[in-house]
Amino acid sequence: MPVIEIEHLTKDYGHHRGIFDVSFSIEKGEVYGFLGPNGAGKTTTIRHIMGFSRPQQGRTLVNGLNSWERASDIQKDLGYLPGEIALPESLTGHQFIKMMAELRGITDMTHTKTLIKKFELDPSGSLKRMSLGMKRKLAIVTAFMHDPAVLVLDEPTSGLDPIMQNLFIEFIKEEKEKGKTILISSHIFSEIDATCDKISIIKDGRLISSFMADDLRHSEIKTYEIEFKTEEEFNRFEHAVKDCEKFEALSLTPHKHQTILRIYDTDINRFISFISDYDVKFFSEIKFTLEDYFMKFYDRTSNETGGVEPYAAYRN
Ligand SMILES: Nc1ncnc2c1ncn2[C@@H]1O[C@H](COP(=O)(O)OP(=O)(O)OP(=O)(O)O)[C@@H](O)[C@H]1O
Repeated sequence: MPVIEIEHLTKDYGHHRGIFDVSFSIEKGEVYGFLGPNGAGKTTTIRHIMGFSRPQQGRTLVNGLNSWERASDIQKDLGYLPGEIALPESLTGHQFIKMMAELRGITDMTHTKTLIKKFELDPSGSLKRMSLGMKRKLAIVTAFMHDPAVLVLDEPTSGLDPIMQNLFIEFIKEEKEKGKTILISSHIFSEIDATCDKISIIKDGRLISSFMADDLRHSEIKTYEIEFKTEEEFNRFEHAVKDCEKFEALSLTPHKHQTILRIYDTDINRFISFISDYDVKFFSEIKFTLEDYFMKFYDRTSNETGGVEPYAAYRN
């Protein structure tokens, strides 16, 4: 049974805002990246998982419990880091930690003290005057203080400096080693790339891609750029490649005599024999990074290689 299940979740706020038919599930011990630009629907989905919001259609389950019907049971055990941190301003950091420890029934503060030290949190001041970064650290400490098995983290590193961001990534890796199940929402692809087993991309309230992170990291499909020495050779190739089922030309640029091709690793020998019949000026692999892939969906393409479909193989 998955630890977190989101089934056909819909919350329509009108004017195409909200989330629509979102489904994915997270197994025990997985770190799941939920990636999307601002306003994509990450927080809305997370609020449903936590049981703060009632679905219009569909449902979310945590350890088999319906989030809306069993909200308090779910919230008791789960570690939650909200995207926007609202803290009681009349308290100091120490008082807030004490309050959360009492709510969680924590008597031994050893683990909490370790977290405070690790994240260099200074809880002495009043929450009203605490910097954004310090508030984020406080929220991290209180999300992890009861050592929960399941964590839902909404943009966890927002407001942290780069050193703390890296420290947080290392911390998530350690938590993963302990078998924790973690959902991380983010719009920062590097932290998702560094930590996650599976990734879903949400845009305009709809899941547009779900895949195993390793499939993208070790893709069996490679992208190559080729330039022909003459226009005649380019034209001959252009004609031949159209009838070829094995190699897909993503782009053909006649004035530069160049093409970009996508080829399965298993077809590479066949391709080399095919291309040896042509007068080629250069032939090189284009590294297609996770960032390129994500940017495709963000409409801010950093690389014109295209060809994202092969990675959409994993869906649940
Ligand atoms: N209570 C609400 N009433 C009306 N519209 C809402 C409400 N909550 C969210 N929305 C809208 O739903 C969409 C998704 O918002 P959401 O906060 O889930 O996005 P997000 O991916 O978390 O964005 P960000 O990265 O900016 O936090 C947005 O268009 C937002 O304006």
